[in-house]
Amino acid sequence: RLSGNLRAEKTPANATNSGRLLPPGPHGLPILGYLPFIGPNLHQDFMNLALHYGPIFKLSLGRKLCVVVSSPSLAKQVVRDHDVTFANRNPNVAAGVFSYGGRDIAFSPYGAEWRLLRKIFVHKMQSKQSMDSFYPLRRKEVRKMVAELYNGGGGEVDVGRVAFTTVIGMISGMFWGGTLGNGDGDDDVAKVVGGEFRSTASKLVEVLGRPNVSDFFPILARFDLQGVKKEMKRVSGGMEKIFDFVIDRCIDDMMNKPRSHDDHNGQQDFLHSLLEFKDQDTGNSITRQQIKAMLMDIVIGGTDTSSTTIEWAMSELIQHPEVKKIAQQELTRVIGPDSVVEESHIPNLPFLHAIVKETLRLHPVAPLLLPRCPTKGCHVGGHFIPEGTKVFLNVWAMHRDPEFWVDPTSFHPERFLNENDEQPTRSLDYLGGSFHYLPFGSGRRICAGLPLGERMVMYVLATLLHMFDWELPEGVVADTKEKFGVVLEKVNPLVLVSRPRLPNLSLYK
Ligand code: HEM
Repeated sequence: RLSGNLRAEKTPANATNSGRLLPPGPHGLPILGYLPFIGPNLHQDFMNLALHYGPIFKLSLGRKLCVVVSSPSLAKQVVRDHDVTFANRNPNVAAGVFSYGGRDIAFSPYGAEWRLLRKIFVHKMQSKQSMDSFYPLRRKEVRKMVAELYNGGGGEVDVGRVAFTTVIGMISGMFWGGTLGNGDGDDDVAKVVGGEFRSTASKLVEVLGRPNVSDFFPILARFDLQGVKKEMKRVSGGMEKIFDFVIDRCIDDMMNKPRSHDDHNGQQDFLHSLLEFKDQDTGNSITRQQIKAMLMDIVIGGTDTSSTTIEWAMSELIQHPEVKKIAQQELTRVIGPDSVVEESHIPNLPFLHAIVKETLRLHPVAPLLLPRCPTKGCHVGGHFIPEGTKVFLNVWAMHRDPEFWVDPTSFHPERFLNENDEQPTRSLDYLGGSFHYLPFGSGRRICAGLPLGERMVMYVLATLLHMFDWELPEGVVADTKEKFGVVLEKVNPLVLVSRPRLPNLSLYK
C-alpha cells in the first residue's frame, strides 16, 4: 500500500540556491546506474522507490537519466502546465525502427509533422461519422467471434486470444476492408494477407517489448548486442510488405474505379481516405512512408491495448461473480434476452462502463504511459529536469493512491457510478479535468485512438457477457498477476469455459 511519503511533495531546501537541483533518487552503481536493481515489473519498483524518495525521483538506467512522477499534482505540471515542453517522446531503438525513426504519430517529435498526422488520423478514423460508418465491419467480427465460441461447444477458451483476433479483424477491416475485405471471403490473396497480418502484428508487439541493452547504453547501440534491432527490422519489414501490397492494390483500385469504394454506409476504408488526403492549406498529400508509419501505430497501439483490457475485465469479473451478475442483469434489461448486442446499446450500459473504468484503474495497460522527454530544461515540483531526460508518469501508482481512492486495491466498479448514474455514461474518458485517473494519458499526447478503443472494448465485452455464461475450468484458480511490457499483461493467460446464455440459439449462428 502507498504511504504518505508518496504524497509529500517537499520543496528541496536548496532549490532556490541552485535553481537546478535534480530530484532525489537512488544512486546505483557506476556505469550501470540502478539497472541491476530493477526487476521485471518496472511500475511496481517505481512505486516502491516513490514511497522512499517521494512523488518525483530520478534514477539512472545505464547511461539514461530518468525521472518518475507519481502524484496527480506533479503529473498535472507535466501534462498540462508544461504540456508543450513535455510533448516529445524518447523512442527506444525498436520503436525507432518500426516508426522510420519517429515519423509516425506516437514517436514523432512534437511539431508540424506530428500535428498533421494526428489531425488526419483523428478526422479520418476517429470522428463519430467515421466510427459509425465502420460499424458494419466491427459487427461482422463480433458476430464471427460469437459463432466461433458457440461452435467450440463449451471447450476451453483463451479469452485474450479471442479478444485479440476479434480486435485485429476489426482493425484490418477498417484499414483495407474496402480493398481486400477482412481475409475471410473467397479472395485467396486476402486470406493470405489477413493471416500474415495477424501473426506479424503479434510478433511486432512481442519484439517491441524485449529489453534491449542498446536503450540504456547508446554507445553500444551500433553493436546491437541482443539482435533486437535486427529482429525488429525483419518483422517490421514483413509488415511493411503487407502494407505496400495493400496500398498498391488500393491505388490500382482507385485508378480503375474512381470513388467506388464507399460500401460502408458511404464511408471508404481508412486506406482510401489516406491516399486521397490533401491538406486544405497546402494542398500536400501524405507520403507512402507516413501512411505506413500511421498504420504501424494503429497495429501496435490499438490491438493489444484493447484486447488486454478485455482480458483483464473478464479476469476481474470471474473473481467477482456478484459484479458479473449485475452486469449481465443490466445487459438483459437494456438489450433483452432475444437480441444480440449492437453498438447503439453501449451508451445505455453505465454499469458496464464502470467495470471498464475500474479495470483500467487497476490494470492500466500502459502503467507508465509512453515516456515523455522535455525539449528544454524545466522545473517540476521545484526540481530541475534536464533536456532529454526520460520522464515516466506512474499512473499505475496514482490509480492506487489511498488519498484518492477508497480501498484502492479492491475491484469496486460502483465507485465510478455517481448520482448521475441514471444517465447513460458515454465515455471512458471520465475525470477529464483531473489527474489521478489517466489510463489514456493526458494533454497533447493523450491516446489518439480513445474513441475506437472505447468502442471495441465495450462492444466485445458486452457481447461476451450477454451471449455467454463464463466459468473457470475445473480445478483452475483465477489470479491477477501482472507482467510489465509494451502493455501490462496477465502472467497467466485467462482460460475460461463458456456456455450460451440466451435461449434463442439461432442468435449464435
Ligand atoms: C483500451 C484501449 C487503449 C488504451 C488504454 C490506450 C492508452 C494509450 C496511452 C496511455 C497512450 C499514451 C498517452 C500519453 O503519453 O499521454 C496512448 C497513445 C496512443 N494511442 Fe492509445 N490506447 C488504447 C487504444 C488505442 C487505439 C485503438 C489506437 C488506434 C487505433 C491507439 C492509438 C494511439 C496512438 C497513435 C497514440 C500516440 C498518441 C501521440 O503520441 O500523439 N490507442 N494510448
